[in-house]
Amino acid sequence: MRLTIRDTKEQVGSYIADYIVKRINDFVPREGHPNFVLGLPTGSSPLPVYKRLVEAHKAGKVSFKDVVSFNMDEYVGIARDHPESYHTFMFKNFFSLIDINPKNTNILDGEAEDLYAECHNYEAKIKAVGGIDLFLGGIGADGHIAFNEPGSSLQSRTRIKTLAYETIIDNARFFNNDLASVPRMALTVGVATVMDAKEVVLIVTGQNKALALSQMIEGSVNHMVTASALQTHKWALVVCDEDATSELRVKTVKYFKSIEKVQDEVEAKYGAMGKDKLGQGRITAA
Ligand SMILES: N[C@@H]1[C@@H](O)[C@H](O)[C@@H](COP(=O)(O)O)O[C@@H]1O
Repeated sequence: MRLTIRDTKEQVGSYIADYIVKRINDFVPREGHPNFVLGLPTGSSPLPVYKRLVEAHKAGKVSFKDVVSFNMDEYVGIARDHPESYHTFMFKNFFSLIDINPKNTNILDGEAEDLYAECHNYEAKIKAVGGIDLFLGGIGADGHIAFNEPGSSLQSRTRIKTLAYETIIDNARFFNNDLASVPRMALTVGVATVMDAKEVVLIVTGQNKALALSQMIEGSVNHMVTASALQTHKWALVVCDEDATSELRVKTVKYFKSIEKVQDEVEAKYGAMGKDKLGQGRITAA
């Protein structure tokens, strides 16, 4: 796993958006995998990423025409057109502002008659397009990824989840601070669904994520902090702001800053020669 630290959440957004633009533009279609497949999160942390991706699109630097997307999760118990549904969030903040084909956007349907079938079919759909190339994610204050709350199996797949009380409290800000109107359940991709992606990029910004960040980076792989599973992913990148580093050891912060510097120097010196096996221009694997 690599950790990249930027001063502000806006800089984190720019860094990740540039990274995604490069991946999309470098993608080479192949048999059984004709489209770049992007996993996407909701929440406040990805907003600067989406803003910057929209700007890049408007500037003609990237097209999403051939991108297929899969969102991480969706609430159960609120309508798709509810202002706080993840469907609404995605179309309002991203999909309606870029040239993605709405038919290529996949979001779990929390209103499906058969929620089990919905989850099962979602996994099958991901498989059918050749798997996810890059899964972008955020992190909950309790260290969860998608809606994989503490205690979720690290082998879990897309399924129905009951939300942790801490998550319900956290999300109340989107529901006029009325706990009673926050959905209690969600459909979510599993930890293993995220781990199957070729690459995972995690956004961690703000002081309220500092403890979760230190647990996932410095703690053990642990089902109580489901994002810690990324320690065992071959290609995981965490991008955080300075505020989120406040619970990390000084030594950890210095270490990751120093390897980024070395990486930049090596890339400047060897350029394309340093291309890794994925051909993605990163020399040091996670
Ligand atoms: N299911 C979402 C997660 O995918 C997201 O990472 C988390 C943090 O959201 P925020 O970025 O608003 O802090 O919120 C919810 O729990």
